Amino acid sequence: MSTLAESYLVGLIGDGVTPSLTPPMHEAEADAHGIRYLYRPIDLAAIGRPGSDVGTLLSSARELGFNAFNITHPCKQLVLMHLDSVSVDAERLGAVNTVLIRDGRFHGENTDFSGFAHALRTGLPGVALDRVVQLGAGGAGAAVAYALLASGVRHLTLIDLDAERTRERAAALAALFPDRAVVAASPDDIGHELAAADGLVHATPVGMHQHPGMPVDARLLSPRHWVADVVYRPVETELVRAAVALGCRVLDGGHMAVGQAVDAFRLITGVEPDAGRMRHHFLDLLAKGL
Ligand SMILES: NC(=O)C1=CN([C@@H]2O[C@H](COP(=O)(O)OP(=O)(O)OC[C@H]3O[C@@H](n4cnc5c(N)ncnc54)[C@H](O)[C@@H]3O)[C@@H](O)[C@H]2O)C=CC1
Ligand SMILES: O=C1C[C@@](O)(C(=O)O)C[C@@H](O)[C@@H]1O
Repeated sequence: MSTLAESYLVGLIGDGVTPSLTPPMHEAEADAHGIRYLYRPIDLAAIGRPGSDVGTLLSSARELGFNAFNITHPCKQLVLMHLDSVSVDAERLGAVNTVLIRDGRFHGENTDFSGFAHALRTGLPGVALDRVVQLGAGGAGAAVAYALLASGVRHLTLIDLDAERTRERAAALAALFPDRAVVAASPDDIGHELAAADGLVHATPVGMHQHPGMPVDARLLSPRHWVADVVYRPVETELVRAAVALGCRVLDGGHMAVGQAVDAFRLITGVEPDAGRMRHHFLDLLAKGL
């Protein structure tokens, strides 16, 4: 028999999370440390529950002895009202993807932002952060933009097909980082914006297996740009391939996917995970078509 103190029972709550690679990433890392750790996807689509049930699910899970959760679409904002405490960054960002259950209380964190910030620091060390163009201002884009500003980006241009969403996101981020410039631009302005930028961050679904293609004309990129993608199925997107071919410094989307898991594993267990081993395992799972 194992108790709360001797083992970990963790879940991922979200829509369509059954194929997620986060549960096997955590479990394999725990195995390597000799930690008893079970991590189950709790797929809202499969159990026929709406995102608004996240609070009820968390309360039941607390009674059933769960230690922690990752939370994803559509619950990253919905979960906030059910938490007893939230980290400063998750509160500012208005999104939680990790919930720790300690002494019967729910504490929220955001490892999407911290995972991307870590990936940027370690995967693209020393890159210029004066001006960055970010394509995509949705869920992943919000965490990435926050991470860019928290990492020192001085001028961030957000571009998204949804002009209203872009304007709202830019205004919210500008209020959080008053000493930086955060501006919304139209997709037509991307050439002009990239001409003055140090880096491009891509956070739209373009380039995924289901949405193949290039999110930006490769002729607008030059070797002095660094390029970060968040798409990781496939890990080598058309954008990543084109940027590598041009000689740009490149961060693939797998770094953020692994980064959020590394930070969540550390928060849940208090044990320092081996980030390199977790990335190897993640790439193995992708290579197996999982
Ligand atoms: N590496 C990681 O850990 C993660 C990666 N992702 C990736 O990020 C992608 C985006 O996910 P979410 O932000 O959750 O989706 P979302 O639907 O919340 O946001 C996507 C945004 O992209 C915009 N968009 C779509 N096509 C565009 C185009 N051609 N040009 C400009 N804007 C465009 C949409 O208007 C929308 O605002 C996913 O497809 C997934 O591949 C998502 C979560 C985590
Ligand atoms: O959004 C995501 C992606 C994720 O849901 C996954 O399936 O890997 C895991 C979450 O922790 C993270 O915030």
